[in-house]
Amino acid sequence: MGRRARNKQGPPEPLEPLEPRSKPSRSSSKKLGKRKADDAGDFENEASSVRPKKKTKDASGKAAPAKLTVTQTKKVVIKRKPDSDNDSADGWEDVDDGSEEDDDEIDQFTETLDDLELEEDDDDLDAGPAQEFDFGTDDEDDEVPTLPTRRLKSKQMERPAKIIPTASDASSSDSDSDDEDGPITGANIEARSRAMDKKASEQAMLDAEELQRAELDGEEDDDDGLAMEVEDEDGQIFVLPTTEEREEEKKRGGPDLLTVQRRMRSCATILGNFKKLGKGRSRNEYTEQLVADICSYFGYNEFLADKLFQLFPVDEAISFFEANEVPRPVTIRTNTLRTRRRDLAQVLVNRGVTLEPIGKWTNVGLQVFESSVPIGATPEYLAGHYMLQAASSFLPVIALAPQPHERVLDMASAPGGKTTHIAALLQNTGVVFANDSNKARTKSLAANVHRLGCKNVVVCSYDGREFPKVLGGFDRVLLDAPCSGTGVISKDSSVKVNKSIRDFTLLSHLQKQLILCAIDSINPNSKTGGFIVYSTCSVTVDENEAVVDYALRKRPNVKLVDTGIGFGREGMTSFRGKNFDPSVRLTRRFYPHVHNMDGFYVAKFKVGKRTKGAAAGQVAAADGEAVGIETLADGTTAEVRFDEGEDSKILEEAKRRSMRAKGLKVGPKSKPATTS
Ligand SMILES: C[S@@+](CC[C@H](N)C(=O)[O-])C[C@H]1O[C@@H](n2cnc3c(N)ncnc32)[C@H](O)[C@@H]1O
Repeated sequence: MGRRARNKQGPPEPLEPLEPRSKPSRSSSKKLGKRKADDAGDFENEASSVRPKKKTKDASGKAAPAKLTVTQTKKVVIKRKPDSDNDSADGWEDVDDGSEEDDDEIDQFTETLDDLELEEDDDDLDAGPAQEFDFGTDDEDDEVPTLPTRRLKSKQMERPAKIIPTASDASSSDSDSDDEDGPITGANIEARSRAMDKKASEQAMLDAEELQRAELDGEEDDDDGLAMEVEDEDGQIFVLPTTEEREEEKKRGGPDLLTVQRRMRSCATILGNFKKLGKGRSRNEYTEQLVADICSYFGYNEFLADKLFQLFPVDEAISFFEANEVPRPVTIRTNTLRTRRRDLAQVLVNRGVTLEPIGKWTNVGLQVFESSVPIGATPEYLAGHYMLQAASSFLPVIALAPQPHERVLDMASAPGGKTTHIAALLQNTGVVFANDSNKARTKSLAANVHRLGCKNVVVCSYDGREFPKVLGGFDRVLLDAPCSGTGVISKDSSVKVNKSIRDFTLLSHLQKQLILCAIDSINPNSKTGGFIVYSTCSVTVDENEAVVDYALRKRPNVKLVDTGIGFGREGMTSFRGKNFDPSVRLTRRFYPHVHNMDGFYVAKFKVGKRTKGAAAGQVAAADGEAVGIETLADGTTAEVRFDEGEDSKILEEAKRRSMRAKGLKVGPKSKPATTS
């Protein structure tokens, strides 16, 4: 921290997973050689491009909040420890659990989905180069001295792992040191990438050793009763304001930005090493202050800031909030029904577009660095040679891996980024039912289907919860679920303030209903498939792992399988006192601050034959039907039933809305059934 935003922006980061912050990133440390039109021919095998050096303002012309680097800038004074602190060492367990309800209690749900703002993943990104803030250089006057020998780092903090996107990265060792100081070219980029990966892993080992040493030192310090205090930039010992002082501060119109910055840094440093630095005040008090400051600094409502904060160790949480202030790179997906990536790249390079392949994990993606033409209006775009599509949007389709001639359902598909990708992987064979409950949105879906030349797509508009009653027997189902959009805050900052606890309750309920319907729409006897992929562009656990875990419990005939994506963080198997099925670790999380792509979640299930009580061919989601046996916490067993009875109010409301959307007359609401 200590760096002011200068409102100047550098080039976008590459979509290779990001380096941990203390290491030079591949993109920032290396300048790639300029790509010439005539060498685009070998595009599939080599990558070279210019990263634009131009510094521009962001779209709004406003400065993003300055970068907070919490691990390196605190001055620490060693002092005799006055009192032993009451709080335990770092750990999620200490954070107040608040009033979060148990999501499994889907039965008690009473609200409607009427006014819920869902994240509608538009895929149509703004054209033009992506931009990123440069947070200044070391000569800033508010820089504070670096901690000389020891990192103030929470034990919770797991370094964002260096992710190796393909096996070839890990296995081949040829010419790793190839041409290390020369320019990166298409010919040497793979070797250079491997060399950098090797360096990164060596660095990670050194860091781990250093951390271990620091922890050992810490234990020794404990023995001699020493405690540390955190000093402010001006040499003042940081003291957490009292509730009264905070109230006073609020009355005066809130603290200035610099005070908030400094306080965030101090609180994060203390929380990162609470045992030594948390003096006299509880962990909760520091957390409360930090979350309040995150709200005012980054502009979140308190509920969401707290919810997102809980997902990460303290200093990683700040990296996440910072990453949400930076636009993600502009990416396009080659439509292989119309062209090849190398041909598309060549044509676009000829038009003045600077681009390179996204990464080894996709053979159809291109990252656009700079363009002298609007990327959403080139003749190639209009002719359907590519889709403007966020890199994270490729992931669920990669996981789905549809095979030619299959019958696929895309349950929530508008505007069709993933549908058209599926159609291309099917090579225009088989059939994709592209469904979306929002009829208006199916127009852009149909337009994209036509533009991209997909001949195997049927567009329909049902509430996803009507499947498989309307149609079933699919080889694969993609449920790219409606969600809160906490992974795409950099695209839609309104999420920061317009989400409440009610939204998350409604959404996770809807997601749980949809996932059961998606599972029940699969033909368990499919010879080639029998898979469903569940994805969201949200990072919250209640929209992701909790939904997947619910599906595992309610549908004993499904199991999680590897997504096949090859990178991404493991799904969480426990969170704030809730334990999920251990297989949930097979699911994958993607983060803006780690992978430089939108926050995203992907889970893949294999659907087996239905158990007794939910025989094949039956509509497994019928009201009150037993679909399996569940072991309860007390060891007893109970029949698992679909909760349609409980959900009738929601289903009725959804049907009424869908009728209204179709221009049909809607009768009066039915009265709730009375119990005698
Ligand atoms: C994340 S977006 C889908 C993006 C799309 N898969 C793509 O790649 O372009 C979620 C979609 O779910 C739709 N939706 C919301 N509720 C639904 C429901 N009950 N059934 C089916 N679709 C629904 C929304 O209209 C929205 O288009």
